[in-house]
Amino acid sequence: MIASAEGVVVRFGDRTVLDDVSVDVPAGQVVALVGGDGAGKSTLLRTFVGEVVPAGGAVRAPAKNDTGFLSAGPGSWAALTVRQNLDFVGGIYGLEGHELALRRETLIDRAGLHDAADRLASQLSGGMQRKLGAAMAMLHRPRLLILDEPSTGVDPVSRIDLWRMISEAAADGAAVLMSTTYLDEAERAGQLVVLDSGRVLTQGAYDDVRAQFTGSITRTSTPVRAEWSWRRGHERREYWPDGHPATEAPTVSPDLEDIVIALSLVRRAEAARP
Ligand SMILES: Nc1ncnc2c1ncn2[C@@H]1O[C@H](COP(=O)(O)OP(=O)(O)OP(=O)(O)O)[C@@H](O)[C@H]1O
Repeated sequence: MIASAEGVVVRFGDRTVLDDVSVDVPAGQVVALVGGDGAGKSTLLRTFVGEVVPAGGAVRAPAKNDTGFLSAGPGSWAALTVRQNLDFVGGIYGLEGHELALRRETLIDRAGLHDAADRLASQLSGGMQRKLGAAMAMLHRPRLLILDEPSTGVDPVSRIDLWRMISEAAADGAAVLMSTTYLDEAERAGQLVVLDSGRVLTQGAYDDVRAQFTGSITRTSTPVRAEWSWRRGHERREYWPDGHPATEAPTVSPDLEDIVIALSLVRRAEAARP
């Protein structure tokens, strides 16, 4: 295992932001961390790079020079061009000459940034900046790659470029831990970790997550219990935790979005219980 978190607890003041979170990040795998705003994704990623120190549990990760990190922030220097940003990071990790130039140009190509290579980072679109930041994080071929929402703000076509870059880093042997708010994208990762209010709702390969999910979900325009229903497209879904819908509405085969919402409704109901 390249990196792992075991029973990690993080508190900010008297708020528990991560509660007993365990994650393994094996070599050659992409582990996707999903969860809504404030779920604790950034905080967990930051424990792997030492920016947040857990109050409990343990985090194992390679040394700093063997880790690549794209933070939730800009991820590049605004006053440098795309090439200069990559050269600067390469210099920090001791890459130089032909090796650096080759790696830099390969990543510029992969990121679809060829036409913008001599543009200042401040003049890139938000999506281009995320791609540059991801390229900078993986430039030195770290054993552990931590990416905080690399695809947020990236258009659907460019997201394909980004996924190819991330998959290639994993195929090269890197352990990748990345957060995303796009559930369709997370379904494609080898492993998933679903966080909700600092706790793991479910984790494993997508097939395992689906297999572990119990209960039934129906498709309807008129839910029986509004508090157990949510909108999907033009209709609503309704969750029946015991697997016995009290309705004639047809059941659906749940995708990750359905599973995440259904499990978070259970969590909310448990939290509201006196
Ligand atoms: N330095 C801090 N001090 C106090 N509270 C913090 C700090 N950093 C994060 N938090 C709180 O911890 C919780 C988790 O935040 P975190 O940024 O990890 O969530 P997230 O899942 O990454 O969400 P988002 O996608 O909105 O960034 C939030 O409620 C946030 O307000």
